[in-house]
Amino acid sequence: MLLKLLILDRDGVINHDSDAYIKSVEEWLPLPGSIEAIAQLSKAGWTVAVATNQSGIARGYYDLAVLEAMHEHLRELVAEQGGEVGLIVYCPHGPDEGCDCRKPKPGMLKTIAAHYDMALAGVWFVGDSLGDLEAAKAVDCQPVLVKTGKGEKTLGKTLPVGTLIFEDLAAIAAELIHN
Ligand SMILES: O=P(O)(O)OC[C@@H](O)[C@H]1O[C@@H](OP(=O)(O)O)[C@@H](O)[C@@H](O)[C@@H]1O
Ligand SMILES: [Mg+2]
Ligand SMILES: [Zn+2]
Repeated sequence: MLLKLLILDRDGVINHDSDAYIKSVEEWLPLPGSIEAIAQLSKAGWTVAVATNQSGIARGYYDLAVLEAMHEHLRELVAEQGGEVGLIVYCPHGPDEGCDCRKPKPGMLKTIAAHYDMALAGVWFVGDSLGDLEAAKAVDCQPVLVKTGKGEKTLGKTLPVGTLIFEDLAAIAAELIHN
């Protein structure tokens, strides 16, 4: 069954990011319009999944219970708007652990595709960092850059060929729902 699947990076796409990491539910603040965008997409029949690097776990800045609380909070906010969030996959490892899931490796995207029994070709993966776009490219997803979070900085780098660029998640929702 062909699912309308959209995969999102978390920090800098759904919520504000920080160079000091997002270390608590209190620090986890939605970007303007992002919760509404996810709810509108969900209500329009899209399955919205999340693939997020969380090396702050390996670095000891916060633990899995806090990370899960952030994601429960996200789910509650979207549910209040009548939508729902699909599978959230995270990489808890540090950059030097050689795992298969840390972006720019595509392991989390593959996990999401397997969960939904979907091919990844052409599925939009929305991120703010170059590693997000490279992960997308590695599995033939459509790389999509938003200018929120680290997006403006990423714009100055060499992007994968064919990368789509949007202001923010709200603009992406408008594009996908109305076209
Ligand atoms: O954007 P997503 O994937 O949802 O999450 C990014 C976060 O895990 C953190 O990733 C870190 O990169 P390092 O993991 O230290 O290289 C830094 O960029 C932090 O500013 C950022 O909050
Ligand atoms: Mg990010
Ligand atoms: Zn990992």
